[in-house]
Amino acid sequence: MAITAKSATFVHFQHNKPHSLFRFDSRSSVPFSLKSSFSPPMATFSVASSTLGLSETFTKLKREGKVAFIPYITAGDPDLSTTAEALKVLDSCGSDIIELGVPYSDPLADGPVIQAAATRSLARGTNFDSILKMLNEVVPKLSCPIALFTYYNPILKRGVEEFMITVKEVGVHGLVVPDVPLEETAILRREASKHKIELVLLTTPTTPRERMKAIVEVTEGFLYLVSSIGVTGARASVSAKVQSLLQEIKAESSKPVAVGFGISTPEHVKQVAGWGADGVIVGSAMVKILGDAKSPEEGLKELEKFTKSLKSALL
Ligand SMILES: O=P(O)(O)OC[C@@H](O)[C@@H](O)c1c[nH]c2ccccc12
Repeated sequence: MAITAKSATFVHFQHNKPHSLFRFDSRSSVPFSLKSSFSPPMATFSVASSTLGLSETFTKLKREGKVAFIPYITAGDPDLSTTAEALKVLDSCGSDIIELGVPYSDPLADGPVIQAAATRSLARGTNFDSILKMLNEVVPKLSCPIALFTYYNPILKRGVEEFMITVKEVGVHGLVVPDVPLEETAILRREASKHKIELVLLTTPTTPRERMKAIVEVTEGFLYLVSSIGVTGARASVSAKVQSLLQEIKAESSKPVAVGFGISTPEHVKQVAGWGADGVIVGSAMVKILGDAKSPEEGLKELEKFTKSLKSALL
């Protein structure tokens, strides 16, 4: 595999310095051909979706005393038609929000499972336009909102305003950009709010309190609390520090907080919900199922079973 975990060496978060959430070692050795390609828009798309947005979804769930179940999958792995079916499966199994990852050639906040998924997807020729085309067809069939997940560079390459207009047109509600430094979110936030896209920001276990407060202040939709430092990937357990972090954040803001990183079993889901999270995010464990399956059909069947097992931990 072109990228190794070694090349994604995160260092702990830069305290009080204008840095991305993660500082990356840029020695990734991705062959140029796998660089994600963002070509100019090929087609215009229909109207946005009629589902609730991210914050509306959390408001509704809070009224019902429920916690949001938020899966993540990588678009185009194993292929976009399977992604379209997977979105429908995740939606029908009771997902409250779905994070859809735009494959990128330098996913340095990702562990080997999601890195491999991005590499496979890019190798199949997935690009931003083909993802948009798929979403344009699928979003109207979903009852839960989509939060697009992308690194900062693809947005910059496309142009921030153009990016926001296009994702809104296909009915995307939210956007998660893990490597945008807080100091550089102004333009993203301006364009996102102009086009009614909820820009979700992230904090981590080592984000200084003042910085956490500033991030919570401006995040839209929800706050993404990264449960542990390092890269994405299923872990044997979820750090107990999450409980106190949730309390700290909730002392500062009433905005919903969803927790991600490492969550991969019904026990993890129940535990994080029990600690007071408003949402639970599961990515690598979902991506692994689709990536390991012998066929798309088998992957979708396993995904349905796994999703139901995690969702049942919240009922
Ligand atoms: O894969 P995990 O450990 O279940 O964590 C969720 C994560 O996959 C998803 O939210 C995500 C995918 N890529 C990321 C990069 C940074 C932060 C979060 C993410």
